[in-house]
Amino acid sequence: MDVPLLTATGLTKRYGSQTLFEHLSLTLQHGEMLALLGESGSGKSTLLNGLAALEPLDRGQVLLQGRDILALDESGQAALRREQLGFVFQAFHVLPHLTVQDNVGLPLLLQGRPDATRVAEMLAAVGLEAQSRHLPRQLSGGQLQRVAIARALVHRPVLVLADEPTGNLDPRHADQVMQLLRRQLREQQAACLLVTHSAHAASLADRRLRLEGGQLVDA
Ligand SMILES: Nc1ncnc2c1ncn2[C@@H]1O[C@H](COP(=O)(O)OP(=O)(O)OP(=O)(O)O)[C@@H](O)[C@H]1O
Repeated sequence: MDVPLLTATGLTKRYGSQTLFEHLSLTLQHGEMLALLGESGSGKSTLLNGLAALEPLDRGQVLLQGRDILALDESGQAALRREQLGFVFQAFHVLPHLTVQDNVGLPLLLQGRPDATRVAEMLAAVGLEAQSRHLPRQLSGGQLQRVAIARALVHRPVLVLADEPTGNLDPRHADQVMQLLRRQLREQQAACLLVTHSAHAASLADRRLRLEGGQLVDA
């Protein structure tokens, strides 16, 4: 069997006396889209952030292509996130003073390899060519979400961590985003962990798990 892209083991997170999850294990294969379901407050976002070392976990190991993310120092973690991860979070973090195209191009710029052709390709893929020079305040919520998705994928990350990426979108644009994610996984042999409350989005994933009572169960 292929070596998984991501292997997480023994993940434990507590807030005070509340145990959010304990000894969780998770693997993601190259090319795989895994939907993570669960009630509000069950800890999905915390798990997603924990995998990327954006939030400290109490215990656990996260291997991304054999590299132990949680064992890296902060600058090593930042470099790994910049180069290998793509994030789509509920709060968009679209920078208000940058145009749409500059927001989308930012991950490439931060890596010292600006690429206007790739940015244009991503804007076309999310249907925002006409808005490329607009500022975020001129966009609707759904358009902003598509900017965030284009930016999350522009640098061809091997792991995409997506928290409700279609939450704000009408069905047509939600499908467009899911197709774009799929294409990314196929082209890069990347993987995606998709937190969603949408039954439709979950149905498009390869596998579904539910975070329930601090454990991952098949959904
Ligand atoms: N910094 C914190 N301190 C204490 N408790 C926290 C903290 N951050 C999150 N929690 C708690 O952890 C639990 C899980 O939160 P989390 O955001 O991971 O849930 P979720 O499953 O992603 O929910 P949703 O579907 O609503 O986004 C919640 O009960 C929340 O109150």
